Amino acid sequence: MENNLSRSGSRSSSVCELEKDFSDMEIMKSRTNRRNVMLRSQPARKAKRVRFFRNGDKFYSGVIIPVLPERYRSFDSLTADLTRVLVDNVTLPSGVRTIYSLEGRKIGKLDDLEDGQSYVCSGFGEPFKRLDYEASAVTPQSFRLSGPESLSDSASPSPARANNRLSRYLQANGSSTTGNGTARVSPAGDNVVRPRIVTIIRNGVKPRKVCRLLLNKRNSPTLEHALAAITECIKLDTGCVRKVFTQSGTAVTALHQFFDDEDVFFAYGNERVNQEDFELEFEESRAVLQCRKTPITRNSRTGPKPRMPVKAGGGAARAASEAGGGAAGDAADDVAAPLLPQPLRLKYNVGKIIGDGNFAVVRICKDKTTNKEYALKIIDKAKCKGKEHYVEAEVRVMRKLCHPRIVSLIEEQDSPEWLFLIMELVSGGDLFDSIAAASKFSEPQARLLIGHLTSAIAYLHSLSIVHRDIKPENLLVEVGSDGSIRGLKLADFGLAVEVWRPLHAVCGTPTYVAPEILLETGYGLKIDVWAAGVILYILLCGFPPFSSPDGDQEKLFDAILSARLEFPAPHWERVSAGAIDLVANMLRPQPELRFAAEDVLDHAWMADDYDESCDFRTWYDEDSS
Ligand SMILES: Nc1ncnc2c1ncn2[C@@H]1O[C@H](COP(=O)(O)OP(=O)(O)OP(=O)(O)O)[C@@H](O)[C@H]1O
Repeated sequence: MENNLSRSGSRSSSVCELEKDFSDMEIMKSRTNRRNVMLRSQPARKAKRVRFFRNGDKFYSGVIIPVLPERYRSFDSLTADLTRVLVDNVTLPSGVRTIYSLEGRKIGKLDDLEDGQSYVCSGFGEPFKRLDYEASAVTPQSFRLSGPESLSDSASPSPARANNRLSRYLQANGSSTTGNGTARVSPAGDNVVRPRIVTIIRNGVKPRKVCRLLLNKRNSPTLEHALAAITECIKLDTGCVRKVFTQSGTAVTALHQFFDDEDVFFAYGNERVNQEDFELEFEESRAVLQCRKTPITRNSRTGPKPRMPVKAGGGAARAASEAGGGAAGDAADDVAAPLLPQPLRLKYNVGKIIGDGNFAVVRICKDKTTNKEYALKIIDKAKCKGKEHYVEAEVRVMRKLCHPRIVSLIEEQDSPEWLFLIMELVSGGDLFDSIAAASKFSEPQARLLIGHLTSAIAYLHSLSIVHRDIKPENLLVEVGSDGSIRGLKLADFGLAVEVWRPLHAVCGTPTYVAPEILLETGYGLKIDVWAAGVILYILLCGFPPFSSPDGDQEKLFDAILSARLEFPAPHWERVSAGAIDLVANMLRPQPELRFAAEDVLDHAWMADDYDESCDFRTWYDEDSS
C-alpha cells in the first residue's frame, strides 16, 4: 500500500527515538514536580534567570537558564546541564569547562551568578574571548530555554510549539527568523528548492527506521518547513526534529543542504550525536537502497535498451513463498491461523504467503465450506502507526466498490493488532512480474490489459474516487490454465480518496507520478490516466517513458516535468500509430488536455478490430511537424 513518494515506510515509523526525547522530558518533568513539592514546604526562592553565551561565538544568541539551588546543587551540575543544552546549538567538543562574566572574570560558584546577567561558557583550555555578546541577543521569547519553561514547551507537540522549537534550532544555527517565529525564506531558498526525494533515518536503536520524503516548494520553502516536514515524516510525535545531519556527518543548517549532493539525512530530537550513527547496518543500507529505487533507464534513441524500475516490496513474500508453504489449509503452513479472530478461524483455512508489502502480508485462504480460495490480507497495525487513516480509507473505499476489474473485498475483521481483509483471490501474481517475464507485450495483449485497467479507472472516476497509486505492482493478473494472461484487476486502495476539490498531497510512485502532482498546482482524477499511460508505454516497449540515466530521482522528476515524450527507435519502430497516439494522449502534461478514462476506452486503438498495420513514422512525424 505504501510504495509511494510520501508514504513508503512512513506509516510504520517507529516512535522509540523520540520517546527517548519524551522520556527525558518526563524525567525532567518529574524533577520539576518534585521541586514543586519541595517548594511548597519551603519559602519560595526565585530562580535567577541567567543567560549564557558561547565563548567566541558572536552569532549565538545565548540560552537563558533559570538557576535555582534546588535544580543545581553544585556548580558542576550547572556546567553539565549547560553542556547538554549548548551542544545542541554550538560547537563545544569538550563541554562547558569554564564560565566567565562578560568582562572575562572567572565564575567559580553558583552564588556568583546574578539574576538577569549574562555569562560566557568556554571549553577546555579556551581563553576568554571578549566580544559584544549581548549584541547578538534577540528578543527573549526567541531564546531557547532550558528548565521548566522549556518543559511545558516540549511536553506537548503542538505545531505552534514545534515551530517555536524550530525557530530556536534555526536561530541557534544562524538561520534567520522573523520576530513572530516565522522563518524568512533565505534569498537562495526559491532557487534551491526543487522536487527531491530524500531518505531520512530516524536516530535511535539500530536497525533504525528509514523513510522517504519528497521535499518541494510546498513543504520546504524554508529550512524551518523542511524540518517540520521531516518531523511529520518520521512521526516525531513527542516533539520536533532538532538536528539533522548528512551521512558524512555535516550538520544541516541551511536549506540548500537538502538539495546538494547528499540525499541521506539523520534526524535527531534532543539526543546526542555519535560517530557510529552515520554507519548503516545491512538492513538499513537495504532500506536506503529501496528508498532510492528509481528507474535506471535511458530515453535516448540510441544506446542500450532502458530497463524497468526495481519492483517495490514483495521480497519477503517471494522468499517465504519460495521456501515452501502449501496450499490453503496445509496444517504446516497454517501459522497465521492463531492470529485470526474466531469468526475467520471458523470459516477459513489459512495457507501460504502469496504477497507482501510494507504493511501487510497476503496469504491464500480457503472457505472450509465451499472450498473457494480467497486472499487474506493481514495488515500489521503497528507498522501503520500514525497512518491508520490510510488503512481506514482503503477499507472504506473497497467497501464501496463493485467492478469486475477491481479486486473485491469479501469481508473484514479487526483486532487490536491486526486488520484482516478477505479479498477476492487473483492468482497470477502482479503485472510487474509479468512485464519482467515478458519484457514487452503484443498490441492485442496490451490492449486487453489497458482496457481492463482503464475500465476499472473509469468506474472509480465515475464515483469521484482517484486511486493515486496505479502501477504494475498493484495490478493483479488473471492467468488461464495455459499460463497466458487473461486480464487484470486493480488492487491496493491504500491511497485512494474521493476527490471533491483539487488535491495537493504529493503521493504516488516516482515512475508513474503525473507532472501536476510534482508541480503541486493541485490535481485530480486525471493522474490515474497518466499512470495508466506510463503502463501502456511500458507494455509496448518494455521500459518507462520518463527516467533518469543514473537513477537520480530529481532527474526523473525533471524528465516528467519537461514532458518530452519520446518513442525511441528501434523499440517503437514496430508499434502502430494508433497505440502511439493513445499513449501521447494519456501522457499529455496538461491534465485538461489529457484523455479521461472514458476517452481512452473510446479511442480507435482500443477497438478489438483495430488495424495495427499503420506506418508509425509517417503518421507521427506529420502530426508533430
Ligand atoms: N487479492 C489478491 N490476490 C492475490 N494476491 C494479492 C491480492 N492482494 C494482494 N496480493 C499480493 O500481495 C502483495 C501485497 O499486497 P498489497 O500491495 O495490498 O500490500 P501492502 O502492504 O498494502 O503493499 P504496499 O507496500 O504496496 O503498500 C501484492 O503485491 C500482491 O502480490
